[in-house]
Amino acid sequence: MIEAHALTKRYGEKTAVDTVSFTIAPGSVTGFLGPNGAGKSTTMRMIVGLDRPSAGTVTVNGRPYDRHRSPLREVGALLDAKAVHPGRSARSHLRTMAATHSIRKNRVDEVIEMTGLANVADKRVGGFSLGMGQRLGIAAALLGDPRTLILDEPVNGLDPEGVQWVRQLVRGLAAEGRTVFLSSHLMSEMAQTADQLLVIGRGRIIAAGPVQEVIDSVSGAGVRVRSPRAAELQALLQAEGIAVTSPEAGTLDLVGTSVERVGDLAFAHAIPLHELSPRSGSLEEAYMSLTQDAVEYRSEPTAARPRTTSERGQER
Ligand SMILES: Nc1ncnc2c1ncn2[C@@H]1O[C@H](COP(=O)(O)OP(=O)(O)OP(=O)(O)O)[C@@H](O)[C@H]1O
Repeated sequence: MIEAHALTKRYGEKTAVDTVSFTIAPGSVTGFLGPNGAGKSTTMRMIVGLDRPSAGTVTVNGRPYDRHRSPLREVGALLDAKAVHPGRSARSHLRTMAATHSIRKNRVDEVIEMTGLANVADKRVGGFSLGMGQRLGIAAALLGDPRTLILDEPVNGLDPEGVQWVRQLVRGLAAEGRTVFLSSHLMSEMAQTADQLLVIGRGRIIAAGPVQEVIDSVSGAGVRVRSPRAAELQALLQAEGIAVTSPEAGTLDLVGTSVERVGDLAFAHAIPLHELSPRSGSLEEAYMSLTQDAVEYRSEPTAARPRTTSERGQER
């Protein structure tokens, strides 16, 4: 369990994290989303005592991180996978960590196995690929068999198999009743991995809750309908005040209505339907909409063809 109350971090004039309050519950995976510079890493660093809050508090399993007698057993964190001496082997790095935290030696072999590092455990960390470094960071986070895990971009640099492995790992850890808090910029991955979301923009929480609720709160429950008389149906729906977009000829996407209402309306006017289905927006669509005013580092639009609603819908 992680609990933040009015947590704030200022760097000079800049308020990186601005009076945020949240609870990250055990037994589920909570995804931490936000544009570059939104305050995710700063929040995570404050949770594990690497940054001191300018105001407010944050506790892990009921206490500030540094008040735990054995913090590695309470919280495992992956914050900067590169923060390992390059001349060391993975095994010696983990053994040193274990020794300084009174963790039994054979736990090192367990986490090496768990993270798929057995073949490279005795090689210099300096020669590790980004993905191997990430695995070592995750191994270190798991070393104390902690009740709470904080993982900043754990899938960064991993190949598709590695991404899937992280997903299964964190889902398994949450199923054991642990608290898992992770950030990622990969929306499709987050949609598959997280149960709960915390979305931050310019240092403030802009959405929190179960993944589907966050998506529905933005996009509203939608309906997709296909008809050979789509234009006629579109006019009828719009006359009823229903928002309609047409991703392609013959297909309509509706917001703020139900399949029952659309079906009844079509029936009343004897309009044939070839499809009538509920449609949920994607996490990516919801995220873009939620954070559109909170992006600090915006890229110039490219000349690429904009994706259609149906292409975006397939991503979730
Ligand atoms: N040590 C520091 N000194 C000054 N400003 C900082 C420091 N650390 C972070 N910041 C600023 O605080 C803000 C939040 O940064 P943070 O790294 O927490 O964002 P983030 O959400 O993790 O971003 P990203 O997705 O790019 O990793 C940014 O504007 C950043 O420039």
